[in-house]
Amino acid sequence: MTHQQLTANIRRKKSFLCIGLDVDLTKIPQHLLTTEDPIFEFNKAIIDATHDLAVAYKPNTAFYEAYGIKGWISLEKTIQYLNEKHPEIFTIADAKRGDIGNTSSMYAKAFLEDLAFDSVTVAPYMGKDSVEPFLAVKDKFTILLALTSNAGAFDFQTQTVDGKELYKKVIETSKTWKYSENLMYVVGATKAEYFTEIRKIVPDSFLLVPGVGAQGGSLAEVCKYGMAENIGLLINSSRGIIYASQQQDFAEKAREEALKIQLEMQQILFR
Ligand SMILES: O=C(O)c1cc(=O)[nH]c(=O)n1[C@@H]1O[C@H](COP(=O)(O)O)[C@@H](O)[C@H]1O
Repeated sequence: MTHQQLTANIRRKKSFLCIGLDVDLTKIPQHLLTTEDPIFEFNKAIIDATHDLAVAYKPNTAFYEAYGIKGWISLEKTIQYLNEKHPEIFTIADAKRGDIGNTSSMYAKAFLEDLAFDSVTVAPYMGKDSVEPFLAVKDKFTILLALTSNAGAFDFQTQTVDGKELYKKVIETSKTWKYSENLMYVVGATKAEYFTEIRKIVPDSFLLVPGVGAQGGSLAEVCKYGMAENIGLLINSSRGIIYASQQQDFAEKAREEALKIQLEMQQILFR
């Protein structure tokens, strides 16, 4: 998928919502636990109920790896289901990888080629040679952690190094890497006031913005400071949507939550 196609999907669906599939077996409805693959059944129901309201889905791989081989199979079935039923939907493997070059190449193969996600989240800390193997995969995106939504972001990311905040250095430096056109960046919704500065460095890169919903970030504030000509935003909510109800009506309630966000997005897009 290209940037242009992603923006076209956003305009068509009047939504830049990304739904996070962070499935915790202790939080899903009891009746699903007796099925052969409760995680996949849960995801399938959520996707079926919300796919017209979202342009992207983001399974966080921790929630699958935690359940061993069974979890990995559920992840595989989920991405296959999305790719077969909704090929226009942008998929993100939220794996936050990054290692020495030859190891990163294997992570890139795992998530972008074998599992066939459109993108993967990557930590920038090990630098250029740890990220370029992801960037080298054609027609895929690498979503680099720039300024994260958690409190610990202030430990390193906002610290000044040689007169500049580290998150700005990360974004600026990453622009010099080979195939940097395949980059997107993670910026937390809880840090809305930073978007103006970030847009000065990357005026039209896509930003994956987690932190609305359960973490309390404001959609309106993020859009005010972070929206670009091409929209350039994918706003993620995981728990706020998928655990709206833990009863039989969970998919219906998830749709209601997704719809609230989509309607707010529609208003912002057409005001
Ligand atoms: O890379 C991410 O997606 C991410 C980066 C970040 O800075 N903060 C953050 O919350 N996330 C992820 O986004 C999702 C947020 O989930 P909720 O807080 O339940 O909406 C989780 O999968 C987090 O791992």
